[in-house]
Amino acid sequence: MQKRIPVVSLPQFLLHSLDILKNPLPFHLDNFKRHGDVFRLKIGFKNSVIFSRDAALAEYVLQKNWKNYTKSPIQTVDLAKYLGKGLLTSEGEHWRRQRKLIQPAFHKKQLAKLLGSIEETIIEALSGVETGITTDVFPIFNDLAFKTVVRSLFSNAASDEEIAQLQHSTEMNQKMLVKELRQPYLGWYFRASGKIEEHIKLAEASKAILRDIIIRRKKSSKRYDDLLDMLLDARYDDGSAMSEEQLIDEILVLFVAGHETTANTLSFTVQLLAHHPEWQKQILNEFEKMGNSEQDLMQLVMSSQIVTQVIEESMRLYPPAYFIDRVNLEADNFNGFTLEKGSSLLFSIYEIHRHPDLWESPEKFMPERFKSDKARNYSSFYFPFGAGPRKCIGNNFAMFEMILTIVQLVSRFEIVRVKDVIEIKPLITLKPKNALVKFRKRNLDMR
Ligand code: HEM
Repeated sequence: MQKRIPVVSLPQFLLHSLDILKNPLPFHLDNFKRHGDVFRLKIGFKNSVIFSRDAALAEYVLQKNWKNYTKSPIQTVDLAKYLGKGLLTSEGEHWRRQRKLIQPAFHKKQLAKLLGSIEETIIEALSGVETGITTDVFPIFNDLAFKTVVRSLFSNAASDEEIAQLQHSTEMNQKMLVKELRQPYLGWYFRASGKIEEHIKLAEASKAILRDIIIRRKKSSKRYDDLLDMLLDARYDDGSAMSEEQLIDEILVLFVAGHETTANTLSFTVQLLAHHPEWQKQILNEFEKMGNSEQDLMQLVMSSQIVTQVIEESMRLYPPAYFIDRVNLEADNFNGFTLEKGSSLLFSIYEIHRHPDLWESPEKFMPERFKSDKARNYSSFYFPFGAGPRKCIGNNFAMFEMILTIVQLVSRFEIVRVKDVIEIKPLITLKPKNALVKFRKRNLDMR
């Protein structure tokens, strides 16, 4: 039976536009409650977007019939003008070839070689944590996550000054993109005032730094076994290597995709732990059971089951990629809904992860739902890293980094709650707002 997708009118959209600009999530939830799990929002006289919290439709689009869907121009045009054509921002045959080439660098066996340097970076970042005062944890984790990606790529080949410059331009360009997406009606001004050009120049400066690092590495005879070595060694099916320009684009993409998302999750996780000290105790109990400080890092990561469950539950409640977008190449049908060619689809991962039909007590923090015997049940409606062939290539990298960070943090500090609500700032990613906690010294060194 054919079903009509319910429509939310343009006047309704305009009426709520100021609230939507601040935080679109309540507006979306209200519409899901009124119209069901799929609705069409008119955002112009001709334009509309189909919003969905239907997990089966998300799985169909991202996985089962993925070939009929591309990413929206937000990534492939708006973001690509700063980053170039790396994995996140490319499509079609170019994307497929790059994914095949890069994927092996992110396999667990390769990542095991990076864990030592990741842990060092974490310990260095946490050495700056002050006890007894109210602390916003986001900047700490943001620096930690950026440095982790840079060091995993280049070991110590980038100087502190170069890292600071790369981080500055990555973050400035992300801020600019938020402005462009939130205020599309100012597009003419951003172009005419030279703002966009200014930010493209920032990206060019980053590319020059990366080119320098790559040239230095190519001249060096030493092996580092870091991501750069792996990407330089990688070969396409015809035996050729990645061009320098393509390698630079891929590295810029890894900076963007790999740092804010991780920093967001760490910030939410630490606040959730402050609100639920019983889970800090459970983590400590697990450390005690592990009982020694000599295990290798991969073993430590794999044995940290409670920490893993806490992080998974944190990403259920606060998925950094809270929306995933697609556009269909050809008309499609799903469960009676007709999706005409060129429909813009936005999947609310935030609402799928809190859907009352899918989750028991969806608003409650219950890491135990991710115990290894139960977690498999959620695979068709738990998508923090996306799904299908375009699923996050850095999911293991991110999990390992976040597990090691929480292990180090909880073994050093008691995390104390200072405010009642966990606030969100939904931008391109779901960011934390005022991620405030206090730390008290604990003396339990894991390693
Ligand atoms: C908590 C941390 C992270 C989250 C929640 C996350 C989430 C995601 C999601 C949802 C996608 C798919 C987007 C889509 O289908 O439209 C994605 C793609 C991607 N992520 Fe992550 N990510 C995280 C960390 C990382 C890290 C650490 C890296 C690399 C170091 C990374 C690199 C990428 C890349 C390159 C893509 C594009 C893959 C492709 O299209 O083939 N991500 N990520």
